[in-house]
Amino acid sequence: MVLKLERVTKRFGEFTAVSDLSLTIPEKEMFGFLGANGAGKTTTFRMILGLLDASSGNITWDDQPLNYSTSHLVGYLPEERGLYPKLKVREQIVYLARLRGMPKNEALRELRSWLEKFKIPEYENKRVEELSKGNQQKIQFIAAVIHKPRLLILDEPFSGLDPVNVEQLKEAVLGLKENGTTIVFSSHQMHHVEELCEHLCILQKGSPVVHGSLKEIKRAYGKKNLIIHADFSLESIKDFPGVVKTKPTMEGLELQIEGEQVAEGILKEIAGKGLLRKFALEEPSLNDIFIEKVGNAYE
Ligand SMILES: Nc1ncnc2c1ncn2[C@@H]1O[C@H](COP(=O)(O)OP(=O)(O)OP(=O)(O)O)[C@@H](O)[C@H]1O
Repeated sequence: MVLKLERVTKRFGEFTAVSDLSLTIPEKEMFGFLGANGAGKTTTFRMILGLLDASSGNITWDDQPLNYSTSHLVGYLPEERGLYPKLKVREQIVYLARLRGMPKNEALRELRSWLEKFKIPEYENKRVEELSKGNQQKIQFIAAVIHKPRLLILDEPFSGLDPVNVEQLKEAVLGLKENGTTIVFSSHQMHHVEELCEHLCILQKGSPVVHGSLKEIKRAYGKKNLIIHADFSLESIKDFPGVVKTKPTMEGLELQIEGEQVAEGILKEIAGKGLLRKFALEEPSLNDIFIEKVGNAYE
C-alpha cells in the first residue's frame, strides 16, 4: 500500500504550480509536506485525491489510481474547512460517513468515541455554527477519519488550534498511525513536523528542494548549532574560522558552525578563560534548514 507520485506536474495555463514531483510514501508512515505559501502543497493533495488531474505524471496508491471508487480508503482534511453551519454535528458526520458506505449505527458509534476522545461529547447535537473555530476543526477532523481511511491527507491540521487542542489532535493522529494509517500532512510549523514525521519533503515553487528522512536531512545539512553559556566575554569567538552565524543570548552566544571540529577548536580557545556554564552541540533545527533552503522564496 505505497503512495507513489511519479514525475507529477500541474500547470494552470502558463503557470506551473507543481513541477516534476516524485515521492514514495510507504504504508503506515507519517509524512510531512512543507513549503512556503503557494509552493504547491494543496495542489499536490488535490491531485493525490483525484480532485484535480495532473498535467503529466502518475499518482498511485497500491499501484492503483485514486478516484471515486477508492474514496472510502482515503480521508481528507482540507485547508479551507467546509462543514455545513446549520447542520448538527451528528447529522453532518453520519451523512458524510454514509456517503463513504458506512452504516448509520457504526458511524454513530465511531462519532461518539471520537467526541469522547476530544472531550466534547456534549457537541453531538449542537449545530456546527454554535461551536468555536477550534472545535469546528475537531469535527472536521472527525469527518475526515470517521470511515477509518487507510490513507489520510491533512492540510494544515494544527493551524488555529490552542496548545491543548494541538496535543489532543497529535495524540489522535499518532493513534491512527499506530493502527496502520498512512498519513501525509502539511504544516508551516516546523516543530510539529520534527515531532511527528520520519520523512518529509520541502517544496519550493512546485519543486522538491529537500526530500528524505528527517535524520538524514539534518546530518546532510552539515552545519550544527553550538550553544555557549559563559561568565566571561565570548567576543573573540565570533570571528573564529568556521563560524557561520552568531546570535547573542542572555547567557552567552548561539552559533551556527560548519561542523564538529569547529566546536572542538572553540572549546580549546575558551578553555581556562573563566566559568563555562554550558557548551552544547546540537543538530540544526528543521526551521534553520527550511529558512536556508526556502528563504529566498520570500524575497
Ligand atoms: N485553480 C487554480 N488556478 C490557477 N492557479 C492556481 C489554482 N490553484 C492553485 N493555483 C496556484 O498554484 C500555486 C500553488 O498553490 P497551492 O494552494 O498548492 O499552494 P500551497 O503550498 O498549498 O500554499 P499555502 O501554504 O499558502 O496553502 C499558487 O501560486 C496558486 O495561486
